Amino acid sequence: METVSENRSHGGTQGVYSHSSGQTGTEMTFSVFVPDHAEGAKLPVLWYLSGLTCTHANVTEKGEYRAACAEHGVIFVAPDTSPRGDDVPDAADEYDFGKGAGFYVDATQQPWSKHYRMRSYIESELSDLIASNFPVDMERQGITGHSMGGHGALTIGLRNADRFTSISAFSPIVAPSQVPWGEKALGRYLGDDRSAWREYDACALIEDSARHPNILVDQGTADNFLEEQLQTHRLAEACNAAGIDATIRMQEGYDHSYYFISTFMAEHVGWHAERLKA
Ligand SMILES: N[C@@H](CCC(=O)N[C@@H](CS)C(=O)NCC(=O)O)C(=O)O
Repeated sequence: METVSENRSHGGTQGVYSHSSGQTGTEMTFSVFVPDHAEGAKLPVLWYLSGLTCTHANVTEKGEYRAACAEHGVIFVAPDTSPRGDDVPDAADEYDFGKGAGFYVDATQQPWSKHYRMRSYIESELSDLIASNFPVDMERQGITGHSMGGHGALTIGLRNADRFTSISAFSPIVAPSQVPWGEKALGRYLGDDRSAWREYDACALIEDSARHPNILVDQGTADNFLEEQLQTHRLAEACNAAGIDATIRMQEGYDHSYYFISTFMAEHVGWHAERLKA
């Protein structure tokens, strides 16, 4: 692991690091904020998965999580959203597929399957790297994310409910199998057999009996993507049908941007911290 940069901020260290990933076969960059802590202490960790077109940098620069993480003593990890580099196949001129749009899946279809392994990258490889290199208590993990990353947080959290104590999301894609962004990505990464998509669809996972006791979602009512791509009501319906007591809030007048995310970020960090007993 290489240090790209480290800056003191809000009583902690905001770092950016890179490493050679065996899963993606590429160099990967991520950011980690570590609040000051007693020597030898292990802190809970909150994972933040980003949306389409993002790298680690969007939330690191615009997410406004550091003050809350320092207050609650929570480590914040922000991975990239896809493999990168000249060897990685991409879809020219498509912002919603290829680089910047890994959708947190392990692709099974050519030519994507070689590098697009973001599920295993996040669930296994980066987790191991974080556990080995930062003062994290891996018994206390929460996961959150935005849009495509909200989909990542919900699906990874639901599939690994024993590992992630708390799941939250900002404007998540809740049912990718039912909307254009998801149909394009899952169809190309995973192929035409829609049964293979279900483990990458939060609503389908719940229908297929995944359960989680701690889910918080915030969604802006003025989000341009709400009607066509996000369809928050589907998650509310799936949770109701399954008897899951999720908190799903529509936030009046907020859009899809980091102005929205940063408004509610401290509340999400505090909500996770309470459940992780930070
Ligand atoms: N028009 C947007 C569509 C994609 C988009 O809204 N991406 C969201 C996540 S789904 C985002 O976080 N963009 C980067 C940013 O706002 O910093 C773009 O091309 O960037």
